[in-house]
Amino acid sequence: MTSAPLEARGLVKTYGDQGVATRALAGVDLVVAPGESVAIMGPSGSGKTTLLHVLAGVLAPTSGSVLWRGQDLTTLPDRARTQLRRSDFGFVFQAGQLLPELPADENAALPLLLAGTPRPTAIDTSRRWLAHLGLAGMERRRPGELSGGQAQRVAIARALVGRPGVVFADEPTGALDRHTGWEVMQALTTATRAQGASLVVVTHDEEVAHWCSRTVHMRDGLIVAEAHAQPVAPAAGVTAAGATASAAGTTGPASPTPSPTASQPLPVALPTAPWSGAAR
Ligand SMILES: Nc1ncnc2c1ncn2[C@@H]1O[C@H](COP(=O)(O)OP(=O)(O)OP(=O)(O)O)[C@@H](O)[C@H]1O
Repeated sequence: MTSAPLEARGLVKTYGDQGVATRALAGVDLVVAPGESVAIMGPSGSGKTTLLHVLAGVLAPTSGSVLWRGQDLTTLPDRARTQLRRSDFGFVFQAGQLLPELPADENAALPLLLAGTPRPTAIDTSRRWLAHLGLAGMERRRPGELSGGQAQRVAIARALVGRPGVVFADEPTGALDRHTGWEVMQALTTATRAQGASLVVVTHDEEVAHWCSRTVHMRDGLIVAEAHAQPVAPAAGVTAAGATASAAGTTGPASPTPSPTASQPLPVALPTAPWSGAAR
């Protein structure tokens, strides 16, 4: 559980040199509260992925700061920043992020193994996450033997297995159909929230953004608008799937989005939450 915000101040990022420079971020301020989920939207080229990478310490800004748990990521030495990224952040990308030669349980266990967790503990924790995300029985399948949605759930397990304070996701449903994308966002937001982690999602898709508590809109390297979701009671206008989710201890999208899974069972409904045990 995290108790401090992720705070970006005055972020500027310029790619290239003076001759052919592109200003991807033109002075971005953003505070992500503990446990908050934020969608970053905007036209192509507006700076969304650059912002995500700078917030996550993957990319250094040209100027500005990113404060996390009392440290400024932008001034940390490379090694310390890599360490902090591994211990405090989780990542979910569009696709192709799993190692093709490793089975699901080893893929999802990687952050723990890299952190030095004994292998049996790491694999056990990973398997509990996979089961929680609806993948019981698929632990030994390699990514090529999983559907796109199943592979994304392995990626979600891998992002959360180390109990991060923030999960960063870049177009996590971009390679999926609408139905599967809905299931993946439900799994991602529910599991992240249950762990008390914050979530930052880059997306072009309004339906994906609806799962988040806040949406910020970017244009030309700046945040130009933002909107907070209105929590809705699962009643008329909200789908049967949303009501089922509430009954199972999860919630539907933060605002009422028609669900393609209205008559489907929840993909995530297993009783034992992996975050209740020691992950490392
Ligand atoms: N490595 C790079 N070198 C040079 N320019 C870059 C680089 N990465 C991004 N840019 C430029 O920076 C700007 C912002 O790119 P970014 O990828 O952050 O936008 P985006 O909003 O995520 O776009 P998209 O929705 O198309 O993924 C764009 O003009 C892009 O061409």
